[in-house]
Amino acid sequence: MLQNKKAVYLISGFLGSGKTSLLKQLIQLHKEDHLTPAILMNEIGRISIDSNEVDDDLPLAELLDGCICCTIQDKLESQLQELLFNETFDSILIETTGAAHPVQVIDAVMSPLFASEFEFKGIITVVDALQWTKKGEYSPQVLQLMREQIKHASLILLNKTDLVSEMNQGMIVNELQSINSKSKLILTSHSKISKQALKHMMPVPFEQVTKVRVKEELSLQAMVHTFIGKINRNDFEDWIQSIEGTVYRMKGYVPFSGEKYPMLFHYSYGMPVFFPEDMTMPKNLVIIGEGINQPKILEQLRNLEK
Ligand SMILES: Nc1nc2c(ncn2[C@@H]2O[C@H](COP(=O)(O)OP(=O)(O)OP(=O)(O)O)[C@@H](O)[C@H]2O)c(=O)[nH]1
Repeated sequence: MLQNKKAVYLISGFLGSGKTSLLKQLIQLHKEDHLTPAILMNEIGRISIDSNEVDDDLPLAELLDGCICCTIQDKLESQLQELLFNETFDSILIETTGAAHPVQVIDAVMSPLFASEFEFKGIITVVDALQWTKKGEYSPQVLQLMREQIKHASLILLNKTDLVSEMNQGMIVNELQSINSKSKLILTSHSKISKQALKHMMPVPFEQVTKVRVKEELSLQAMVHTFIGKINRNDFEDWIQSIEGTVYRMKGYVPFSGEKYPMLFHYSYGMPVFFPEDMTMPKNLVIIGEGINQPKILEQLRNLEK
């Protein structure tokens, strides 16, 4: 079950920064290694993508009419599931619209339905160097989104370096590193990266404890727990209240005593919600948060199963 996990790369970055250019590069790098990537594109208002950009022979799913965010997370989940059922591929390259918040996309990718199928490699954020020099013209909301995209990256591409002076490049690098000092940062033109650059994105095991980024001190964490035994619902609800740190999101299927099938469980903004299921679902619970003690949470959940 552990082998043949599909690597998932998420391409983020503001509108026009060079994400599609990067997607093409990544496809090329995969092909050189005789690997088949599946492509998941999410475009606002684009009916279909140029066939030159993604070859016809690659598995492709498109999410049109909106951005990958809370409103269409379910759709993204079903697209991923469809790809898994119907296509043969080695990895998934997800290009989000420039208006997507990366955490919400991770949230959809970290579905308990396929937690054991994927290895989330991380977010590659493309920053348009010229755009960055003019960032004073953007609204605070757009600036905030750009900062979020940079903050959560495992790899940052400072792209379009051909359009700004070396002095400006140096200044931008400093600014980006002050937002995210842990990520590897490379300067690119037309999003050209090497295989080597990808290797700096540390693989993230997805079956037990998953971190969206690698080091302990990095803020955003995601983990998966797989239930073996049944648990008491009151105990579980008490446990939710007791979790240390900030939990942004939990979702999964929880096997409660007295219930025939695991219940669908969603938690966001402090609100737990349960939905009965009428069939057996994978008993995975995904937790995404900041400053959470993952080994402790796993131990607590395991104890609840006794
Ligand atoms: N001069 C220059 N142009 C670039 C570079 N990278 C991309 N471009 C151009 O910038 C435009 C946008 O590039 P894309 O790769 O489509 O960017 P994107 O982020 O996918 O764009 P959206 O899908 O609209 O968000 C295209 O016309 C590219 O040819 C670069 O490094 N230098």
